[in-house]
Amino acid sequence: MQTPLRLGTRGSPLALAQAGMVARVLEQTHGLAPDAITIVPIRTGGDKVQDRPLAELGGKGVWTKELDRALLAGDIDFAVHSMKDVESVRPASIVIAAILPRADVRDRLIGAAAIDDLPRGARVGTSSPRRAAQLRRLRPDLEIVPFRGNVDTRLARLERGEADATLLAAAGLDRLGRDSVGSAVPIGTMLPAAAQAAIGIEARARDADLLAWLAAVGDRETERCIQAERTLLAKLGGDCRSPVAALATQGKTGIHLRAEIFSPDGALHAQGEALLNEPNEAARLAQRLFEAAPAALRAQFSG
Ligand SMILES: NCc1[nH]cc(CCC(=O)O)c1CC(=O)O
Repeated sequence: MQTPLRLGTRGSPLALAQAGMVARVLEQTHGLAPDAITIVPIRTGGDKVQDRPLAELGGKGVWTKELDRALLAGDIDFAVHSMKDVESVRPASIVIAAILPRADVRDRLIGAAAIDDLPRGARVGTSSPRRAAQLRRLRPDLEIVPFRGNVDTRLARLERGEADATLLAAAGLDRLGRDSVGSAVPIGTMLPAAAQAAIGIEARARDADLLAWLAAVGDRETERCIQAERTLLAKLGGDCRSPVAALATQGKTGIHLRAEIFSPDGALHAQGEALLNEPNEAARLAQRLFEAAPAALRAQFSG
């Protein structure tokens, strides 16, 4: 591969930490010199506007559009993403070349040892429709406070007393060296977002040699599980802002996929699980959930 290769990433501390992880594993895997990969931070719509709900930023791609544009313009050679922020349907000209081994998929509660320990009426800061719905279902007494911003911003807002607690992905906290911050919420209590804790590398579909070179750092089991979760989300017509939770885990007899669909007020409208031979079979579970969900929810998904 001709170096230096330009790695595109968002500029948040977490995104830069993840970009560094990818650069290091590529250098180690391919025996590259430390300066073989240049990290190129690119501000996205979601970075530019931190004080309004993402829904107000309009369409999808608030975390990817500018990176896609740089990739297709040839300004970068590949892009690193948190896969849970990547829309479930991507342009045909861009493909996922590799996904690194998945980290801890759980959410972590900061501000109390467990959700049950939160005082009655406690304020919990989150702008994630999934987390908000799950919290409302578990504890209808809680007050959900919109809490946008990157990880450090949200921790600072909690410090300032803008909420009593918040939820953050364990994977993000750990990658920022905050391994001891917060208490992990059991999967049985809160199923994570589709593709949570997975770092993906995307490149141009036409760059076959680079795609093969990048694929060397992919983890096959993670890739199959993320593909199953993204297939489910795509079939539902959902994205990172949908109140949908999903987790696929590879077992001996296949991929075990679990999914839950909420309404914003916390009602659990549909839940289900399936054992898949291949990731794309996740579409069948999505269809089952879709059919089980009340008409009101059908309006929410284009599935
Ligand atoms: N845009 C939010 C976002 N995107 C990816 C992560 C965490 C890292 C991951 O899930 O891989 C986070 C922070 C959070 O949810 O706490």
